[in-house]
Amino acid sequence: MKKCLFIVNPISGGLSKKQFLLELENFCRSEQLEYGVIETANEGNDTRIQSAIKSFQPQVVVACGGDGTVNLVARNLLNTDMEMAIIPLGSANGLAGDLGIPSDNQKALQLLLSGKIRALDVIAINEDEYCLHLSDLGFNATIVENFNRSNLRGQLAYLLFFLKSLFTDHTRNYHFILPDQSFQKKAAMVVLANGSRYGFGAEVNPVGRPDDGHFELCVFSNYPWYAFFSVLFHFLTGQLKSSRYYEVFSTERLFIKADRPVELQVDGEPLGPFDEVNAILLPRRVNTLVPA
Ligand SMILES: Nc1ncnc2c1ncn2[C@@H]1O[C@H](COP(=O)(O)OP(=O)(O)OP(=O)(O)O)[C@@H](O)[C@H]1O
Repeated sequence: MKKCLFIVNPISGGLSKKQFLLELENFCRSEQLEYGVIETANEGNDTRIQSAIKSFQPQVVVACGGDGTVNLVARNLLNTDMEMAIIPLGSANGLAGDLGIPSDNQKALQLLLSGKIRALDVIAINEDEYCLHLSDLGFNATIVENFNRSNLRGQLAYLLFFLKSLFTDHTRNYHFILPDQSFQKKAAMVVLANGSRYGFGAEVNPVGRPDDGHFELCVFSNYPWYAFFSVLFHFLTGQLKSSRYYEVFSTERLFIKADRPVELQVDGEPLGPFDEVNAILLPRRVNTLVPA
């Protein structure tokens, strides 16, 4: 009998989880899975998850929520051989989308039985933060910061803060240090990408795979105001590689120094303004159930 611990975020995606909890219970009973459920809270989640893992000893820990919930579960499974499953119940579900995990709850639950394991890389950021999907500095991180501070959820809210962000200055002079090169550049947005697409569908890192042993540094250099819609067009249509304002570098290590602090977000969670980012790839750290 497979033992599954479900970590359910009651607020993700702005959705009530009442119906999902019933589905989960029916599924586990009919498939004879031994299961436990804990809901996340505003804080103290690492301690609660660690103590639930210790007492229940699950084989699979299931993140039921958005990218923030997946990140929370994953960082508690680093250096263990437990498996992680994902039920995408967030606003954007970026990593789940990249991994091809179905948005239908029943189909996603089925992966507990029929999924294959993909060992995902993780980017360690400033030592104690971990990124499974996408982190960035500047333009998008400011949107995420505003989004999280408000009570609004959903893609419409993201659009609202996107418009607000257009009128804020995000450009910084950056110094990038990679193992084989270092360079300086003025940029509006800098992405550390383990995955490829943002949850709203735009592909920021066409060469990105979350288990290929490296991550990408994607730099949106400072474009003149009249080029904004051209960059946006290339971004939304998956043609960033042909934009003169976009560059991508694959690496396993990266140090970034900005001339002034700038917003940083990791897997959709705003961490505040930073002027230094140190990123190191931890290869194949989280055994994740994905469609076979
Ligand atoms: N019980 C709770 N009450 C308030 N906030 C919570 C609670 N549980 C978790 N959170 C917060 O939820 C956030 C994570 O949400 P998550 O990313 O899973 O969903 P989302 O933001 O709707 O989706 P996505 O990241 O895919 O856009 C974290 O900031 C966490 O602190």
